[in-house]
Amino acid sequence: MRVLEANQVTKIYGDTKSENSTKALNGVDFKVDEGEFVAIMGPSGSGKSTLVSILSGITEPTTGSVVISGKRIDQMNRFDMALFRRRSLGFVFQEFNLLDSLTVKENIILPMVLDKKDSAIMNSKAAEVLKLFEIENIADKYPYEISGGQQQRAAVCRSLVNDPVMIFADEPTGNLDSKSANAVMNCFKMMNEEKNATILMVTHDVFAASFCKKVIFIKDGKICLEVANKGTRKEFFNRILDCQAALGGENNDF
Ligand SMILES: Nc1ncnc2c1ncn2[C@@H]1O[C@H](COP(=O)(O)OP(=O)(O)OP(=O)(O)O)[C@@H](O)[C@H]1O
Repeated sequence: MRVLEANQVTKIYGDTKSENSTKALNGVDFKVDEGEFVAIMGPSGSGKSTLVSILSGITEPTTGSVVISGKRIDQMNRFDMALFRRRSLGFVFQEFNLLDSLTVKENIILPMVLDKKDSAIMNSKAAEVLKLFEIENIADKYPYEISGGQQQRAAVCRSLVNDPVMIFADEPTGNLDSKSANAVMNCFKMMNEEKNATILMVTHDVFAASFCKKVIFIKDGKICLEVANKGTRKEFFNRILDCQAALGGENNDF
């Protein structure tokens, strides 16, 4: 089933008629089906963040359309968009974005609290995701009492708790050491395999991308290559490195 479809998306920052404007996206077509786990990679300034920001309804495209679950999100007003994002989408950011005044469990159930869900449902859902990601032992701790990797696993739990149609992750391993990055990426993998979660992730990190089922490369605001994960993770890791080298030249800044 198709979850997201974007057609001919362009984004121009600044006055479209001015010479100083920047064309960040140049006619991008993009599709994501249910259960996909996709990474977007590309050199710095290639348009990755702009693309994900448009696909997740944070930024409006200059032209083009974005449909998620059959709804034209680029035509929604601010209020409907905010509600749609809270109810239907999950987000994981590089900086974790947990509230320091709430415990891990309270942070995880926050999207459900905002939606005024029944407390029995919130408790059972929290218990389910805490168990799935093996972080029950830190449920009552505050973010400043746990490691960055544990904070990010809590943020991943939070992104899943409202059963979103799609989860967007922006450099989720950017602030983590390799051991924590491994634990966090295994959480994403588990979420994809066991919960059939549909995940779209932007990353510079080849290691993180190698956990995905597919990597899409973007360059100069256009999608230029797509590679599927068909073998072992190690083989896919090497394939991604080869693609980067082929696309980016000797100093590709991936
Ligand atoms: N708010 C903005 N105003 C003006 N130009 C912008 C804005 N945001 C991004 N750009 C420009 O649009 C282009 C694409 O930027 P974008 O941040 O999407 O790239 P990126 O691939 O995510 O880069 P990075 O990997 O460095 O984060 C760049 O030339 C950037 O300078």
